[in-house]
Amino acid sequence: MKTSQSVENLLPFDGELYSYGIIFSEEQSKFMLNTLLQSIVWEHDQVRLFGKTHITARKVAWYGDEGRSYRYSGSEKQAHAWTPLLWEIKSKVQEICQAEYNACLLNLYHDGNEGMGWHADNEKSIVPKSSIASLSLGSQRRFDLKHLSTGEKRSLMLENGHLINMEGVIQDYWKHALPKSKKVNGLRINLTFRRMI
Ligand SMILES: O=C(O)CCC(=O)C(=O)O
Ligand SMILES: [Fe+2]
Repeated sequence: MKTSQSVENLLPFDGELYSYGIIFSEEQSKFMLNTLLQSIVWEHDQVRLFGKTHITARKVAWYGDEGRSYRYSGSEKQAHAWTPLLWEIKSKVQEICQAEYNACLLNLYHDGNEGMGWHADNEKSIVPKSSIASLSLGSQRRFDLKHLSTGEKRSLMLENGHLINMEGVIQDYWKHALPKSKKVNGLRINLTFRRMI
């Protein structure tokens, strides 16, 4: 399945997770973080949990191919058109992951008090078994995975400029989360590139 010779699957079974390491220089990542902070239209997210809508402290933004809207977490989102920088980042990510993406969900975590709970990216609007590439900028955070039936766990630290890719059946068998952490003071932006129907 994998093209780049040097990366190996970090999951023991039921899906694929590849880490491509740090793909941008510290300077590039810093520039991208600051530019995205200023140029992206950030909004608080709404999450439906047990029939109740919650407003998250974390902020999000959807970007993608022109004129597209997506169903996500129970609501319809209109994607903003790619900014020049996002388009550039997408091109680099596509080249490394050997995949094509038409949308990007950006998440902004102001500090370690903000995280993302256990979930799988298995929405109907995502092309089945397509990969989801995830680029981290800013503060280092831990990324956890848990197998749905065996409870098996995996963790990795996501660094500034770090690219990972979730592939194959991973979303059918594993959940993932970005746990809150008292030790993290700094801000982090995460970009997940997706292939939407
Ligand atoms: O911030 C992260 O690394 C996780 C983001 C994520 O899981 C998502 O956007 O679906
Ligand atoms: Fe996710």
